[in-house]
Amino acid sequence: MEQAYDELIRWATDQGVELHGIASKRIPGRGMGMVATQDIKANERLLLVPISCLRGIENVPPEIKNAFPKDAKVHGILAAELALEEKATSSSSESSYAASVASKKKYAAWNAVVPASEDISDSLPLTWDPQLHDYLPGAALSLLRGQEIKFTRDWELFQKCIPATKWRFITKDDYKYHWLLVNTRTFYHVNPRTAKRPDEDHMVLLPVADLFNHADHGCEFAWSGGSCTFTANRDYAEGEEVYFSYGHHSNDFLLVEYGFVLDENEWDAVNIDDAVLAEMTNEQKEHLEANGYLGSYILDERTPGCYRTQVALRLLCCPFEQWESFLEEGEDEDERVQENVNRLLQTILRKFLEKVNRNIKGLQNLKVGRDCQREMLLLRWRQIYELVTRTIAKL
Ligand SMILES: C[S@@+](CC[C@H](N)C(=O)[O-])C[C@H]1O[C@@H](n2cnc3c(N)ncnc32)[C@H](O)[C@@H]1O
Repeated sequence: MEQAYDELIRWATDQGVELHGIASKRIPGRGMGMVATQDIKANERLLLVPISCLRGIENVPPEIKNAFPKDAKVHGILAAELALEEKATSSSSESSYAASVASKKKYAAWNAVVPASEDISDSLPLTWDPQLHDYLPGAALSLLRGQEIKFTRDWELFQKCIPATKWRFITKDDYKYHWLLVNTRTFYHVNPRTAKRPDEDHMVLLPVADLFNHADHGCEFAWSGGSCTFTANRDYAEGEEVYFSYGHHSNDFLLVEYGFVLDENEWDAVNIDDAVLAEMTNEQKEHLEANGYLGSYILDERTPGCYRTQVALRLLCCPFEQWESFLEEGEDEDERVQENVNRLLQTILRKFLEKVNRNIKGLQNLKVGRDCQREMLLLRWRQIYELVTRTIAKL
């Protein structure tokens, strides 16, 4: 397998990719990653990838791209290309798609190193037994529901646009695997020809750059002229893993979109909507909705109860007129209100911890899904337990 990576780097170097002081390396629990092969100083350039290497909508073979309507999602089309390309190279299909796609050997070295379908299905909740979805934290579950809608939309369009004779060898699971490969490996890129497309369509695959694993802080990334460059955000010692940050994402987001959670994550957050809204009457919820404060109640390490939570809980702690004045002024008329809000939040969080414990116990007794999937969920709930407990102590 390591040979395939050497082949990728040889191919990439021929395409003009430059690696300075980093190399790909297998990292336990994280697949491949990028590691410093020498001491690196902050601001040193680590990787340059010319635009000619990227795989975006403009490089999709016309026989695939033109089969889709103009407003089809780039995500779905790239997944179609990867799925058709894999079938073309792995089967003796005689379809014209297969033949023409197989002739596009340009990305063969990249195709050889992407994670196997078992790696994707072990880690990404979209592929898990639906009974495990009941154990996802609320924020992760709503992200997953959104992902399911997008995936179904793209899969249905694929079946409609690529005639049956061409796709009969591609199952829903094959397509899902390629769709998730695109989901976990794309970067954001706009050019004047793609600028009019909606934001979510500015996805491109970037061979070699997609070997960087994520951390909450990582090297800097910029497009300029005809290439993209990655620059060290700090000093690295030889042998250290060099990360790229995929964004300021919570662990619930990382779990659903990328299939992992971080131990240390400055951007981690827990959504406590269900716990807060369980305390409200319908009338109180209507007031919150009318004022734009229904839901998105977040706990993180910086704020023991975000501003939205503060607004919602004041509805339970003070007379309505006083609540309206807090909305207008952003501060309490009576300073004792904050103490009442803190006490109420502690009570709500203690009840929330009971739910967290029920999920942990339920997962410990569950036999559904694979061990690694249940362990990932257990890890996430334990992180939530810790964060909520720290918040209670701060209040
Ligand atoms: C862009 S790829 C990075 C390269 C990938 N590790 C590989 O083997 O090809 C993103 C995927 O890498 C893995 N990954 C990235 N950062 C990670 C981290 N900090 N911990 C665990 N897995 C990580 C996840 O499977 C994620 O979906």
